[in-house]
Formats: sequence, structure tokens, C-alpha cells
Amino acid sequence: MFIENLQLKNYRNYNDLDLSFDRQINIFQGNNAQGKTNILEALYLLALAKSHRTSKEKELIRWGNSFSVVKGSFKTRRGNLNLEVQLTPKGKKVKVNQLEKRKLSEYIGMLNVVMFGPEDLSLVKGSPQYRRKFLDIEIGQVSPSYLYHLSQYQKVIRHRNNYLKEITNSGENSVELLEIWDIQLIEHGTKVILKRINFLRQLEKWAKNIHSNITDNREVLSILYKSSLSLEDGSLRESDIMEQYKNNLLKLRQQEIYRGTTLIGPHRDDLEFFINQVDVQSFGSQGQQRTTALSLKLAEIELINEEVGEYPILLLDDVLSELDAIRQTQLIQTIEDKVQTIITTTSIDSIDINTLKRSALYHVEAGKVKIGN
Ligand SMILES: Nc1ncnc2c1ncn2[C@@H]1O[C@H](COP(=O)(O)OP(=O)(O)OP(=O)(O)O)[C@@H](O)[C@H]1O
Repeated sequence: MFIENLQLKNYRNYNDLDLSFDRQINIFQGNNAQGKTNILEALYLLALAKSHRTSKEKELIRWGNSFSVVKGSFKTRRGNLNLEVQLTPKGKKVKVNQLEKRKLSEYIGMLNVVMFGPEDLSLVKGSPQYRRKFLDIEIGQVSPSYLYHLSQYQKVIRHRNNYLKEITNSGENSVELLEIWDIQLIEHGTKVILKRINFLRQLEKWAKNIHSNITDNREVLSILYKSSLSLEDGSLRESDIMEQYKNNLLKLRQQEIYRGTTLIGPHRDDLEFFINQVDVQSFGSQGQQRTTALSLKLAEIELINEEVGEYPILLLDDVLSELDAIRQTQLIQTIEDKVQTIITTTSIDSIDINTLKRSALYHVEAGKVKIGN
């Protein structure tokens, strides 16, 4: 899929922007704080109906204004696609081909993007929360049912934790009600775990290949889903996981009541990465950790293509200059001629000359975009 045109009205530091894109590589160059990332953020917003850097959507509205509109027109294999997000301090509206969608689940997934920013370079080393977010965003884009089970799971966790706290404080409430929450927790939690494990299997297949190419076949990457449930090895049948989930919760019941919180489940799970069977989080060099993060992002592009039948748009926020020549070349080879890419950078000096020759250049200054450098 490709973006042809983006329109921003009162979005961040843009008053009125009307911008056309090249089908291949688009490079936005400019000094710090001029509005480069704001363009990528607007595209991310069109894809996922939220910002990648803030949960406070009011912040996206240009200061001194009461609304903001982001519109994009795209070409997909199914034809033309027009997306629109309107923001006011009270909330947001989303539209597909001018028709408002009341449920976000009917909107998310229309447009697929893969965002790769400097913070993604610490995907391996960063906190587990970050890796869970990675899973949730990537699976959510290709599977509306994952988003459904995840949101139900999060709702149950909130109710269950409140109830556990009530028991902790009063020491009186009935365990029967807890068991009702447990049934829902297990149902949605199991779906989330299974979808994550299956997603990782597919992702690993691509990531292994890419990682091996970048490292001249010297390194074999593998990924493990580290569940907080003690799951028996190899048992991936839904009924088996549900049974083990239930047993795990029973064993932990007193501890959960004592602590007033849910101690196991997808909200506590994590990922582990290995290179040649050695744990990258603990023992990998910074270079190996970066290569792992890059392999995962590039694998995601391939996986989205496999799942939805076309490549997503790649958004590279200030990250190309962070990669050395080998990794830059690998990245460009992977996207070449098939993935529309939008790059931000403070300087084009660090970008490979062959890449530059094939790119459309834009200059960004104080919320205005000019073609050329
Ligand atoms: N709601 C808003 N209204 C007006 N201006 C805003 C708003 N939110 C952010 N800005 C401005 O947008 C600019 C930041 O833009 P952006 O994050 O796109 O920077 P950038 O060009 O990517 O810079 P860097 O290279 O440092 O990442 C800042 O000047 C900031 O003051």
C-alpha cells in the first residue's frame, strides 16, 4: 500500500499542510523540533487511531485551536482508500472513505504501517512492558480478534484486581465471585497467549533469515515467548493452556489475595531473544541487540505482507543514521522497490548515496514542508 497524499489541519505545529508522496523512498530533512516526526506521527494516527508517543490526544491539536483533522489518501490492492481522524478535546472520530466508524476495531487494520524509531533499538534491552507493547501493536494491526480479546482481558484484570483488593482489605468477600472473573480471565488470556505464540513463530521464521543475512550467516536468532504461567513444554492446545491457567491461578490464590493483584497472565509475559543460543538481553553486544531489533522490524514488514497480501508503509524516525553501513544496506535491500518508506533525519550526510539518488527529498522548517533539500 502507498500513501499518495496527506492533509493536516491544526495538527501539532502544522496549520495547513497538503503533501504528496513518492511511491518509493521519501526523506524529510530538517533541524530538531521542526515537525518531521509530527508527519510520521500523523501517519501512525491514520493507521492505528492513536499516537505512538502520547496517550493524551489533546496534545496533538495545534495550540490555540479547538480541533484537528488528519486525512490521507492511499492506494491499496483493493483500490483507493481515504482515511480521516478528527480530534477535539472531547474525543475523536474516525472515517473510512468518508463514512464514520463507531468502533475502532472496524477502523484499525485498514492501513498498515511499521514504525521504527530510536526507542525501538532498545526493544531487546528495554523493559518487558515495551516488548509486550510491541506484540500488542503488531498483532493488533493484522488481527482484530486479538484486539478484542486483549481489551476484554484488560477489562477483566481491572475488575479482578479491584475485587482482590476488596478481599484483601475486608477479608470477607466470596471466592465464588473471584471464580467468575477467573473464567473470563482464562478465556481471554488464553486467546491472547495463543495468538502471541503463533505470531512469534511466523515472525521468527522471517527474522532468522534476515538476521542471518545481516551477519553473513554467523548468527542464528531465535525468539522465545516467556509466559508467566508455568506451561508444560510443547503443549499449545487451547484446552491444555486453559487447564494449566486454572491450576496456576488456584496455586496462587492466597498469594494474589494477600497482594491484591493478578500475578500471572499475558500482562506479565515477556520475550527472550537468543543468538547462537546465548541470551541477547544479558550477554549480547550493543551491535547484536541492534541487529536483533532491526531483524524484528524487517520481519514484521514481511509478515504483514504474508498476512494481508501487501506490504505496509515503513516509517523510519531518525533511525537510519543510527545504523552502520551494513545494516543500512540490508534495510534498503529489504524495502527496495516494494515498501514505500518515509524517513526523517536531521542530516542526509549519513545516508548512503545510492539511497539518496532514488529518494524524494523534502525540507521541513517550522511546520512548513518544501520539496528538495
Ligand atoms: N500541539 C502543538 N501545537 C503546536 N506546536 C506543537 C504541538 N506539539 C508539538 N509542537 C511543536 O512541534 C515541534 C516538534 O516537532 P517534531 O517532534 O516533529 O520534531 P522533529 O522535527 O522530528 O525534531 P527531532 O529531530 O528533534 O526529532 C516542536 O517545535 C513543538 O513545539
